[in-house]
Amino acid sequence: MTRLAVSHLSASLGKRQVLDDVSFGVGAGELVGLIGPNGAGKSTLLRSIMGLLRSKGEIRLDGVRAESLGSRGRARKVAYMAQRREVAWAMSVEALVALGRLPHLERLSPMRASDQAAVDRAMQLMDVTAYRQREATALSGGELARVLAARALAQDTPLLLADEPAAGLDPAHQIGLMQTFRTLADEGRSVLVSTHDLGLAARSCTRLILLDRGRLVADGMPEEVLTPETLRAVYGVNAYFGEAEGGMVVLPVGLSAPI
Ligand SMILES: Nc1ncnc2c1ncn2[C@@H]1O[C@H](COP(=O)(O)OP(=O)(O)OP(=O)(O)O)[C@@H](O)[C@H]1O
Repeated sequence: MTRLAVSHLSASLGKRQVLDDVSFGVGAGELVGLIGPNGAGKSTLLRSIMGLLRSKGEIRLDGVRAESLGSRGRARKVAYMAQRREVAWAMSVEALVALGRLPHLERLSPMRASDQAAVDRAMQLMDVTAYRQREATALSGGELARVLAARALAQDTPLLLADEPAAGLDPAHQIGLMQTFRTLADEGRSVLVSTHDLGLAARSCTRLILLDRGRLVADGMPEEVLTPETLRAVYGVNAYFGEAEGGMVVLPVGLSAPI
C-alpha cells in the first residue's frame, strides 16, 4: 500500500494559488527528493500533508484519509522537520529530543526504556550526543538544526517529511543526514525531503519530484528530472553535469537568462 498518497492537492494562501492539482505517491522504502525554485510550493506541500494548512484534494497515509487521524494518530505516522528552526523554551537538548516520544506516551506517563533508547539513537545519528546537557537555545544554527532533526527521528514514524533539513549543515553532516535518510528508507520507512542542493538530492534520492509555480512538472529518477533543459526552464541556470564516487554531480554554474 502507498505510504503517502497525495491526490489533486490544491492550496491557496491569501489570494494566491500556491499548489495546483498536485498528485503523487511515496511508497515504503522510498527516499524522495522534493525540489523546485524559491516559492515553488515545497513548504506549502509539506505543511499541507501535515495538516497545518487548509487544502483541497486528498491526502492518505497508509490508505487512511489524513484528516480522519487525530493529531496524535497523525504524529505516530508522520514526523516533520520544519524549515524554520525555532525553540520556544530554554530546555536541554536531550529534553527537546525526548519531545519526539510524546505521541507514543500515555498522558503524563514517564518515558520507558524503549523511549530512552529511541532518543539515544536519534541523538547518535545526528551527532548531538555530546550536547545532550546543553541548552538548545544556546546552540549554533547548524547544531540546532541537527537537534531538531534528532527530535523528528526520535518520533520513529513510518513517514518522515523534512523541509530543507540540510540547509546550514556542514558538508560532513549534510552527507551524514542523507545517509541516515537512506538507512531509514532501507529499513522500510519513507522519506520526503526538500532541498536546493540538486547534487546532494541526485546522489541520495532514487526519485525526485520537481515543483514549479505550484505545479508538479517532473517526477522520476534524478537523471530523468535533472536535465540541462529542465534546469534552464525551471531554475534559469546552466549546470555542469559529471560523475563522482557516490553518483551524479550537478553544479549550477551560471544563469541561462538574466533574473
Ligand atoms: N502566508 C502566506 N500568504 C500568502 N502567500 C504566501 C504565504 N506563505 C507563503 N506564501 C507564498 O506561497 C508561495 C509558496 O511558498 P513556499 O514556502 O511553499 O515555497 P517553497 O517552494 O518552500 O520556497 P523556498 O524554496 O523559498 O523555501 C510563495 O510564493 C510564497 O510567497
